[in-house]
Amino acid sequence: MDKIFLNDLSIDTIIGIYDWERQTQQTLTFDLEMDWDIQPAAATEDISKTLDYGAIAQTIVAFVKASEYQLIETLAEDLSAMLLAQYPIPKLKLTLSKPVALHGQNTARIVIERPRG
Ligand SMILES: Nc1nc2c(c(=O)[nH]1)N=C([C@H](O)[C@@H](O)CO)CN2
Repeated sequence: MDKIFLNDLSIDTIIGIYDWERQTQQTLTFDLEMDWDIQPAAATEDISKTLDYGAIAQTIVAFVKASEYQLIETLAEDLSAMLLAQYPIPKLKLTLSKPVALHGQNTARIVIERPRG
């Protein structure tokens, strides 16, 4: 199966379990990998025959900016479900990265793969 990627999408939002995190936006970064057969679009140059990564990016930005989750797990799960509901993506892999200060500057990251239905 071919893949369409949307990488390094950074979005400021409220996220986290601590009091200070409920007051201050943090920057999350998203990487999305979507299964898709690109041949019909490649043969016709018809955007309607493919996944419009620009439209998908706008959908992700709007969803994440409006969200106020505590756990990155919940955000990743709900975001994946919303994308599968709005777009005919057969299967997606979502990577969500959050900067954290544990021992110096670190990055917490989760990766989920979800098929349609
Ligand atoms: N598995 C998780 N562990 C933690 C989370 C999380 O969302 N999932 N969140 C926090 C805090 O919000 C932390 O990111 C603050 O820096 C701690 N552990």
